[in-house]
Amino acid sequence: MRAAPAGFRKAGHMSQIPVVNLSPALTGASTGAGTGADAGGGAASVVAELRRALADVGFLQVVGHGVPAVLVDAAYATMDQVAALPDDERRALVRPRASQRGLFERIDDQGRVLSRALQFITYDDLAAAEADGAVGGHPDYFVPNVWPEQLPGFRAPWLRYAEATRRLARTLMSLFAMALELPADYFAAPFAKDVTLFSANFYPPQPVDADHEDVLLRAHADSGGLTVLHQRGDYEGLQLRGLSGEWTTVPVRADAFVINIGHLLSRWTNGRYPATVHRVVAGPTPANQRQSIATFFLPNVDTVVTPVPTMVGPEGPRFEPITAYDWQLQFMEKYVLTNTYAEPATA
Ligand SMILES: O=C(O)CCC(=O)C(=O)O
Ligand SMILES: [Fe+2]
Repeated sequence: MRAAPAGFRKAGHMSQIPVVNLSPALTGASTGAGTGADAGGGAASVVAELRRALADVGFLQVVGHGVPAVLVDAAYATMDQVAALPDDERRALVRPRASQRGLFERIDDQGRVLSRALQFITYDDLAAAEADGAVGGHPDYFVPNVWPEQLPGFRAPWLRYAEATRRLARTLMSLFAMALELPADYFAAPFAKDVTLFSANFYPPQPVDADHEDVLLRAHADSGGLTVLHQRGDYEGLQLRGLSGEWTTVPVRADAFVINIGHLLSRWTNGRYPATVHRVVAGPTPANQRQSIATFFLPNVDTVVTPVPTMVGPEGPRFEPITAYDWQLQFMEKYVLTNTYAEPATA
């Protein structure tokens, strides 16, 4: 057994993460309105549960979310194909600097790979973004995706997964809008041309070594609107930090997505909903493994994020307006390109 990382054994019990069943709020028929959420009686109780979970914890798990398990399984199956590629072919997928496209390895100071992430965004390249009217004056944002072209079955399952989790994210944003006492479609326009980032995360087995880093992904908060995360593995590696500094473990549930809010939605709420800090730790034995898939739901690049009127009290707005583009550049510079994923500063 490896030595327990600081805080690992002390991590709190799983029951602290709220689980919300979305099914009462989902109606297939209402998706034509662009929100997927039914503002009627079914939604009201779900909205109340979400409001509590977001304001108190900033993290929750959702079940009854409508994303078919076969889409999730198919996405994981492609990750096994990437893991099986010869080293030189895998290296060819390594991302161009200053982008989150292709393969990204987090390596410790002894050269060990702590995690590998294969990343892509909604738009394959600038032409695709232009064709959809998503560019908004920022053509440099649309660095082309890097797909493993030698794996012909790779892309299609990802496109289906991406579509399904973006739809879920839109539904959640409309429920969050209701929780914030805003019209259900308040966030529809800012996310109409979302530049959502997808990240397939692999955490390879780690040797037992007293000097070895047990934190595989350092404490951070996510950048965007909200994150839809699926986890798979034989131990509970995702931990979030509560307001008093204690670490809580998030249970691995095949039927659930973990939902947490990012910096931008936190700014939109004037800080009322926290962008909760979280990290990933190694398992207690070297044989432990995990994978996860993150959908970072990011608004249109030219969206100006300003605290919503219902959340600004007498103290006034706590954040300056910022475009999603400028925020994302700052986030990349500070936390992503350094490879450290260091802890974000507050406000
Ligand atoms: O692997 C996980 O469970 C979480 C990953 C994560 O926090 C991230 O990619 O931002
Ligand atoms: Fe994260």
